[in-house]
Amino acid sequence: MTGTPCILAIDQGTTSSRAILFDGEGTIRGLAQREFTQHYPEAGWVEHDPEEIWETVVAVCREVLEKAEADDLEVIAVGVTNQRETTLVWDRETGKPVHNAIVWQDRRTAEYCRTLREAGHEAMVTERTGLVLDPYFSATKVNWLMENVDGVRARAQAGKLAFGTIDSFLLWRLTGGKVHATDATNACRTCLFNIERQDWDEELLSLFDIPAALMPHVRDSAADFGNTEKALFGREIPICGVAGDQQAALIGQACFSPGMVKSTFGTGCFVVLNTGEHIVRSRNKLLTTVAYRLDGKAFYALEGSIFAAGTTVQWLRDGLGIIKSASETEALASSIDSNNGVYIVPAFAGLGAPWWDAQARGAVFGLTRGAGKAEMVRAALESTVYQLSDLVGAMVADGGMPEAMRVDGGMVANDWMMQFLAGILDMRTDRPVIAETTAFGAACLAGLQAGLYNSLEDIAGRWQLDRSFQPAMDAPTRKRNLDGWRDAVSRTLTEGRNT
Ligand SMILES: Nc1ncnc2c1ncn2[C@@H]1O[C@H](COP(=O)(O)OP(=O)(O)O)[C@@H](O)[C@H]1O
Ligand SMILES: O=P(O)(O)OC[C@H](O)CO
Repeated sequence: MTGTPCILAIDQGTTSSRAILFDGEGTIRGLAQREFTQHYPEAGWVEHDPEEIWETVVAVCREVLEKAEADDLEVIAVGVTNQRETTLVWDRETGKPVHNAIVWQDRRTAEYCRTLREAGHEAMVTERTGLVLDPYFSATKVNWLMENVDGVRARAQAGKLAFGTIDSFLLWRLTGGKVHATDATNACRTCLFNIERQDWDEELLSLFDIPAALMPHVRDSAADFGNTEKALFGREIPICGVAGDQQAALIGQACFSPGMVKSTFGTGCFVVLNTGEHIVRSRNKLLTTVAYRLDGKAFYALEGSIFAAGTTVQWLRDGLGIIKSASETEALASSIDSNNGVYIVPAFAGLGAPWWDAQARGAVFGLTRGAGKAEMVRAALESTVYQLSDLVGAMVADGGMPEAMRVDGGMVANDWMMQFLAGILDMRTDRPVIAETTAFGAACLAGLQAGLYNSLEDIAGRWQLDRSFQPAMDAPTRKRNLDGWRDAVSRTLTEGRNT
């Protein structure tokens, strides 16, 4: 007798690794999570120990697989989703990484990016990749490993090493070194992938001085990625889906038509707008990215990111100590009728799209003697909403046509903030029942390939609304709020920004 078919989704994020079991209805049947260490070897550098990542992934998978067995669930496929851009190079013989993973947040290649920009390469890079020349993406990180780790360039040229983002590394390890692959959503974040031709770009490899022998094979997001090695989980399980975490959230939110948009509010916030089969080129420094690739056909998206979203709330709690937990913010923000002119620009690590000002630093404006805890808390929550509004404004200016905003991530538990968001965007804001949209997206891809779902329509039909927030802010209030924010941002931007 076989049990209820389930998909094991592995969500390898920036701060933790999770394994979640979904049944065909999208119901969570098991969940395990392990945090791992963040390494900051120098100012602006962020690294992860790949062995610790691997150990946490294996541990969470084993935990939920045991639960599956106890509950008579049949795990038919694995889907992988991951923190994107984070860069690894490992030995093809031993599987051992040559260095810690260089995390997407790491800024060590800022100077190199500046040199490339000054040499006039940015237009070509953007044309081919849809990205900007920024340390965020993998290419300059791989170059750093070639230049700075002993023997790596020679071994890479001799075909002894493999490069990959976290998905590739996990695929390699899960299949016992049989598969060196990635999917198009991860490939397009490396800055080495031609989004029109859907392949690695030789001129980009040459620009960043990266040997082609390092590169993984690029597959569709729902595809055959090999089987997990028997020794790992006691049996082989087919790996059928892979996507970067923000694209996976777009899929988990069933944003399959052009104009559908989702925001994931975690530590940072990522907004992704489906633009369908068309590559929309941003004039406002948004990124053009692959939303998903199915049956050899790529669908595209515009993406913007906010570096500081939930992290601003964490700063109120851990930096200022004015709240004890994030959940207190809702009552405090709604205890006052307006922000009373107080604005926080949370440029703790610079400002992302559409500003791309790496040098900007955070600021608080409009303090009077009457301002207190409630104003600070409200300004912190509002700052995420205003940054999102800037991104949506840029998407509209680029010709994207967002309809309603689908939201997920830790911050969306805050009803006051979701209502404020609907008001500022003047757009309906929909929160789904499934909070784990990222992992669910990976499960959807694997489920498509494994036959648990028939089509994207089949998946879309399972998306369920928890609560819809209708815009209820009058135009003068919206204008007053946004004018105050724009004034605060303009006073925060530095002259040396990358615009
Ligand atoms: N009720 C809330 N109101 C505002 N922010 C919240 C609330 N609950 C959690 N958060 C914030 O959400 C973030 C956690 O979201 P999560 O999606 O788990 O993040 P990540 O996946 O990036 O670790 C934290 O930064 C936390 O401060
Ligand atoms: O791991 P997360 O959720 O912080 O997401 C990281 C993004 O993929 C970086 O681009």
